[in-house]
Amino acid sequence: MDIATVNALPYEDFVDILGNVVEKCPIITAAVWSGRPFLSLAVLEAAISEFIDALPESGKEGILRCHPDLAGRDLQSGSLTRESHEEQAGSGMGALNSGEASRMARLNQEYKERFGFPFVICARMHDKENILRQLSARCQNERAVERARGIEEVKKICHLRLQSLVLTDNKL
Ligand SMILES: NC(=O)NC1=NC(=O)NC1=O
Repeated sequence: MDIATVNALPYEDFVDILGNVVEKCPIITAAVWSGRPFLSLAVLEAAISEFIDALPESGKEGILRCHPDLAGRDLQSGSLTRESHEEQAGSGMGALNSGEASRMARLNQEYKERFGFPFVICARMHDKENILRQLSARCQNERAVERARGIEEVKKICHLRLQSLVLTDNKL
């Protein structure tokens, strides 16, 4: 689908197709629809980023809380969204040995208890070793640092999800 097609979508289809570019936060997509026509995919992506940046801290933490844990209960129960399942499987989260799985669960819990929102990372950019390393290291950060870092990761996930939905080689 190219950006001209995106711009022509009624909001129902716009949200149906692009509503999960930020995990389980279709309100973001529904809100930015008002900004069409988007001159390019990059402009649409910037509109999403600006909407997120304008949220209060509670709104940013809310976005993070909509993300399933890596190798967590949603993966175990098969209830991940299609996008999240692909991302988690691609980074080896579905193929952890028992030691890795229990370390992941322990560190995720430690992170959530410290910050009140989950550890979020763009899984498609990391392998399982690096994810564990980042989770362990980021547990030591301050809350404000991790809120900002988590949102940065959400934007990377959003960028990759948009790339897989909308052609980027043409501009209006
Ligand atoms: N907690 C997370 O980081 N979750 C995820 N990262 C991804 O890239 N996909 C997810 O589901």
